[in-house]
Amino acid sequence: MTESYLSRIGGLIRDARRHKELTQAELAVLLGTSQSAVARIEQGKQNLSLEMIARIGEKLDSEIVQVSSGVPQNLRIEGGVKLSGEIDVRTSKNAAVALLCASLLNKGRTTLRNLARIEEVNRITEVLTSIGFKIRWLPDSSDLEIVPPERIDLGAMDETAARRTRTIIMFLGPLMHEFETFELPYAGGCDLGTRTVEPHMIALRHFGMDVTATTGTYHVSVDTAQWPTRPIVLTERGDTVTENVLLAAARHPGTTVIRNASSNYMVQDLCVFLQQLGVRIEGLGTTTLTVTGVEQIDQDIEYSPSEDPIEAMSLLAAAVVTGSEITIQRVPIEFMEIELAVLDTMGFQCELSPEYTSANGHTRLVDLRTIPGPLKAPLDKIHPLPFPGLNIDNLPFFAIIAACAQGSTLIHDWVYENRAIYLTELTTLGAKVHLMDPHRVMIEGPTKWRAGEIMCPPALRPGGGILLAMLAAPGSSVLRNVYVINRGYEELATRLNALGARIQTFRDI
Ligand SMILES: CC(=O)N[C@H]1[C@@H](OP(=O)(O)OP(=O)(O)OC[C@H]2O[C@@H](n3ccc(=O)[nH]c3=O)[C@H](O)[C@@H]2O)O[C@H](CO)[C@@H](O)[C@@H]1O
Ligand SMILES: C=C(OP(=O)(O)O)C(=O)O
Repeated sequence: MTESYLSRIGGLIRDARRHKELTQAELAVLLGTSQSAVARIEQGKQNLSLEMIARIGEKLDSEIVQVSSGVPQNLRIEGGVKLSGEIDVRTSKNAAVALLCASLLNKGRTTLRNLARIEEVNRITEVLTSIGFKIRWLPDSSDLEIVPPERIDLGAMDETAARRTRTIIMFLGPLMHEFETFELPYAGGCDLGTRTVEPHMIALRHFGMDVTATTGTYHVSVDTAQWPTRPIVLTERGDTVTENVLLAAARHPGTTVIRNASSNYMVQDLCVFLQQLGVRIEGLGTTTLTVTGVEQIDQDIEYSPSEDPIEAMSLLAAAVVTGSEITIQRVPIEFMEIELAVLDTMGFQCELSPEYTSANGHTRLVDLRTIPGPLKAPLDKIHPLPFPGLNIDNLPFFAIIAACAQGSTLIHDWVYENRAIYLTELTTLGAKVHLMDPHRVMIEGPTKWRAGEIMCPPALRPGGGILLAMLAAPGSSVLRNVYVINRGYEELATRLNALGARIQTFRDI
């Protein structure tokens, strides 16, 4: 970089730092560098990598010095290294997005404590900010404060951000209380094949909502005189559809009964949050939820979502593929029990601490110490079910674990049309993965992992699984364009590095 360019960037960094009311020394702590290095950066006397600029932008929450998100982030992994130490499971992406949508119901201030700082959260905060919400990360924390506007301006919505996430569909439930007609862009998210939103539409019709879809936009009208007169039976026990109906029912002053409801982790978090806002919900943790809403919600509320079972499973898989002993702290055990039971049949061993409670006051947590040892393929196929069942999002992690086990494992992803296909990328790293049809893969282990270069598939969990397999492969692997992983994991590379992994982030110019 030329000197004038460096000093311009230095000036921008200084301004953004002052705006955040940080001293040079405080910024240095956030960046893991010295105060004198920050001083040199601000004076334009320090050469800066794009990675460092991106990091500074992140710490200062400043668009000015953020490297354009159009520049893909890649990872270089020096694999074949054992991991050791302790790591905390962060709070879940899927509860975070549901709670962000729930903040649309509240006229008061919502503070979400210890939220994962992930791209999916960034996209929803961009959408909420664009329609008038005042949102900020509280200093020195991962607490997000959300203050609603007097009037939501849907016309100003940041459509680019909205289209990058499936969560936008969960604006339907809350917004029906604000507008009789409105429009929303189509939901995005992981590319997992056709992913219907029909169950949402069918369920919300009970609240007088009618949705027509034309060229990328949902046109919504709400007949405010219509309310559920009989139980809403969901056509699928889906997580986000259950949440959407909960969000609609939360401000309906009558009683709504939801049958075939998901009782998965993110739904439970949303229920506990809504209960704290005065919504009466019976049946938490079951498939029948009885909700008595309140017409107006105007309350300053603080809430801490629970830890992410999928991240817990990912970290467990990291330990297995690298043959490492690590302690995974804050594992939401209720949502890992079936996974652990299946792993037990494969010979996986671990030690669990006594249970303790998550900051949401509800979810049961344990610390889990992995004990390395040989694994064998399970006798039965591995297939997911709605909770309580083996979580669909954990299949890619079972795939890499199966690749380490002796024998053949059949993995059946009946849910998503595309996700199993992405697992064939593991063959580049030496795994024997046979695609039997778009939903089933047969994996033969054990694998002699080898390093390779892979373009990250456009799906979070398969992408995460490939990254973890690279940890096992001796030599230098490259995983390109990892935005999709950053959608759901906070600083995964940095946190794995704290366990001894060697992952470097770099960007294409
Ligand atoms: C933001 C969020 O919370 N995302 C999760 C949520 O997405 P979400 O709730 O949006 O999941 P979908 O509604 O897309 O359901 C996933 C797939 O399962 C099928 N299906 C689901 C339930 C059922 O009883 N029968 C059935 O066939 C659907 O048709 C669809 O193909 O749940 C998915 C399935 O657990 C997870 O992968 C996502 O991480
Ligand atoms: C499929 C997932 O996410 P989303 O529903 O946000 O696409 C996931 O979390 O694995």
